[in-house]
Amino acid sequence: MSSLQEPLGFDKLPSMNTIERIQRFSSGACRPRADDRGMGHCWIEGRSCSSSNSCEEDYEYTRESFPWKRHTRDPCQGNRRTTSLGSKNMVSGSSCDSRYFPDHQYSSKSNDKEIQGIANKFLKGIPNFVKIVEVGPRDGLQNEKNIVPTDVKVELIHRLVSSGLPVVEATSFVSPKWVPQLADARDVMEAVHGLEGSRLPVLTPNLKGFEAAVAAGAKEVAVFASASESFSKSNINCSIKESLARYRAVTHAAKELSIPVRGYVSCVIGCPEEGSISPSKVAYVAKELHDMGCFEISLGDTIGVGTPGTVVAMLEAVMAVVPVEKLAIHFHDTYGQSLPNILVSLQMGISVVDSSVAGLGGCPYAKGASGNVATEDVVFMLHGLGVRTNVDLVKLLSAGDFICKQLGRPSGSKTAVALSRVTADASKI
Ligand SMILES: CC(C)(COP(=O)([O-])OP(=O)([O-])OC[C@H]1O[C@@H](n2cnc3c(N)ncnc32)[C@H](O)[C@@H]1OP(=O)([O-])[O-])[C@@H](O)C(=O)NCCC(=O)NCCSC(=O)C[C@@](C)(O)CC(=O)[O-]
Repeated sequence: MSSLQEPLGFDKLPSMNTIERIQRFSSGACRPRADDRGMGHCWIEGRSCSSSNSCEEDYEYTRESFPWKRHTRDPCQGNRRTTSLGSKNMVSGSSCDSRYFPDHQYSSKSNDKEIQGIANKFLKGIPNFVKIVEVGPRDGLQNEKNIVPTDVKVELIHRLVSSGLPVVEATSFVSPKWVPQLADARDVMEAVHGLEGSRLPVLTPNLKGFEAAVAAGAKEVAVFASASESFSKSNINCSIKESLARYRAVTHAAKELSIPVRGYVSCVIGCPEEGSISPSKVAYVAKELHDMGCFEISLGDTIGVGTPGTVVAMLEAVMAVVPVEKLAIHFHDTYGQSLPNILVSLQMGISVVDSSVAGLGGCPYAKGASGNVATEDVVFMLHGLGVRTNVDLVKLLSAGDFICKQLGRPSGSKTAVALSRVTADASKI
């Protein structure tokens, strides 16, 4: 097994506290380090921070962007050393390094270019900044059987906001007969609407819900249509056409009050009753929502059956009728496909990703669907790619830990589980 294939076991990790560990393995990956500044150029095409409004600090794609490659065993030296990809101070001069790229010598400048070429090929198009829309308090909790106390929901929202998430979907103003868990929408909204730092949209299925949301202090709402007739019926008790008429009334009323409306399309890949959904149906509903004034359209793989293959086809169809900068993606992780689906969506130019802390969630009207992709896992991947999110992973983990303890279940986030094991392991050292 080469050192690149060799997993970095917990037993090999140096002792460090959780924060140091997280900074080393994830969020720190985004920060330029003093000794990396000499690079002088951003070698991922299209990633120059100076040309991007969304990048607040200079960022260069450095070895820190590949945290798992930082420590490799050097067969020549017989001990661990640090390698650096793409940096001028890259380890050089050893023919042993050719193991990384068997056909070439590692020491020459041409190898620098070669690595740049590889990175350009695979990471081209990925944005500098991704807006994460946290849906845990709404999508995450709506399917919980036991009623979560209102103060727990409020505390969760506080914690998520303080982690730096730019958007935290707070609750739904839907019929309490349909979703009893969110019957306290008004109380939740009244408790959090003054919170600063994040936008706090709420779901509204009709004018009644919209008016109640505004009365409770909501400053942003979301409407939710479906690309599947059957799911529309079972989820909101009307046809797609009827739902679009309702949402036109909501967007019209919202416009009068200057309230932004987000639009969801659910079942963008498959429906629990109809099976595969054609990309053209998704494109149709997305365009309708866009045309009625929704500022952003979130494409929901409600039952999590999408793979990069089907996601690309669906996005191509939607991107032909709605500008890519207006699109968001929303994956449930039923088949464990969310992260590759997100990656391929980013490569296609999407820069808004929905996710749920601790992977909570599931739709009451989509049997068998699991929770959304975990926010912690999305943040870990994005920071590993050098994509900024503004999210403090330590605080996010703490929010996930809080809600999992309240619900009495383990986290659905692999990152949270892995880092908690590492921490427990480190404490024994
Ligand atoms: C749309 C309705 C209301 C139609 O439900 P309905 O039964 O057809 O509505 P209705 O107009 O006949 O009214 C029935 C009762 O509900 C009340 N009602 C009516 N509207 C409201 C309201 N806004 N808030 C509170 N109460 C309301 C209304 O006042 C009446 O009360 P009653 O007279 O019997 O006492 C119902 O089907 C509903 O609430 N559905 C929501 C279901 C839901 O929230 N599903 C989960 C959403 S997740 C999702 O869609 C996917 C997404 C977004 O996450 C993306 C993805 O994952 O892919």
